[in-house]
Amino acid sequence: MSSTYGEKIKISVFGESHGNGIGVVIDGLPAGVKIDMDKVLVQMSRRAPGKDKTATPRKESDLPKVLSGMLGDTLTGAPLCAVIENTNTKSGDYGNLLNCPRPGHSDYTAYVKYNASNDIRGGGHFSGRLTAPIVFAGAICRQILEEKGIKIAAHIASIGNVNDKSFNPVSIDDKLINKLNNSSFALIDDSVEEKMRAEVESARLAQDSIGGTIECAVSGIEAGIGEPMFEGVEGVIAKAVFGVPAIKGIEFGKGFELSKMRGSQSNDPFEYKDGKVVTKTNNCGGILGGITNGMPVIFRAGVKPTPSISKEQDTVDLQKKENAKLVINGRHDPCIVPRAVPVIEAVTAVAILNLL
Ligand SMILES: Cc1cc2nc3c(=O)[nH]c(=O)nc-3n(C[C@H](O)[C@H](O)[C@H](O)COP(=O)(O)O)c2cc1C
Ligand SMILES: C=C(O[C@@H]1CC(C(=O)O)=C[C@@H](OP(=O)(O)O)[C@H]1O)C(=O)O
Repeated sequence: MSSTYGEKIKISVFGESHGNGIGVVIDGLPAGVKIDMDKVLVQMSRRAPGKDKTATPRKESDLPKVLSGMLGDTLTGAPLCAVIENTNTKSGDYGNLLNCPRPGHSDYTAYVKYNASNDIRGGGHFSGRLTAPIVFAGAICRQILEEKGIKIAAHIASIGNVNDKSFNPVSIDDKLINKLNNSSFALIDDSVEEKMRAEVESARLAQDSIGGTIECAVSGIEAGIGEPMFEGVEGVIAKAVFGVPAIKGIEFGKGFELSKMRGSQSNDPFEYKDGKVVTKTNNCGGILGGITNGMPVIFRAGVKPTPSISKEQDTVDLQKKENAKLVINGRHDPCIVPRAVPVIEAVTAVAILNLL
């Protein structure tokens, strides 16, 4: 399985949603860096399940136990391994799914690829639960980035048809970054929270689910990071972002909107400001030719609606080889977007540290 990402900073994610635990090994971290574990726990808690009606009712404390790579609060340079226990599993909910794959989930493709030996309980290794160790890895990487003045923040850009404001693409306010980095329902404009929660609740009550988008910004990154072609900043970030289950799209800067513009509208004019080359707009999302231009790196990721819904759906019975009806039991997120925000920040931190 390809549960490993990165060459310079390599993360290997392991475990299953209903196994004993999940975790990550991080290789290549610099020795001697002091880690603030309280800050790591803030990130873990932002993603943790069971907090409110927009999330799965499965409650897990998601406390990481560090097995290696740290002495006291300092990184030793050896592989850093952290494990998180699974304490609240209800595997009986998955009994009727063994032969009847859920539309939209990985059940069918994993059944084919792993000859029906895959662990389907809670989505097994394909579960969104595996994003907990990813958030741990990201929380370590972002502390190293912050020492270099690089900060990462994301917010819920939309749920259904309800939109948050966007980042100011040329300058990301430190206070805003701090607010978003500490929020479990991260918004720039808090006045849309109620409408977004209502959108999720209406989908949940209709035995359905809903998707949305997440906007992420990297501030303080200097010009000249990245490579052309296949190791471009877009590609390196996109590969990490697509490792997050349920992400189906990504666009940098104005993204697909650029395809409808003229060059005179899409080009970001250069200017000198306080002796530094900057651009007046940031339609390219801080990346030209795969290389950072010194402006904030900005992208949006598209999150699909949660596949496990309680409405009856059509599927097949793989044993009987006939069509079947499926009713899914269990505790699912009616909307993945709010909990995926810290995950997107985390994978971005791992990607950027690799690029540096
Ligand atoms: C934080 C998070 C929570 C998720 N929660 C659920 C869930 O409760 N139920 C579900 O069916 N899928 C959930 N997913 C999505 C599935 O894991 C994902 O759709 C599935 O693995 C198939 O992968 P794909 O959508 O990327 O193709 C979650 C994903 C994330 C990132
Ligand atoms: C437990 C988490 O999310 C899980 C992600 C998930 C899925 O299919 O992705 C399915 C559900 O698992 P279960 O049926 O065991 O409750 C979610 O609760 C978590 O994120 O920590």
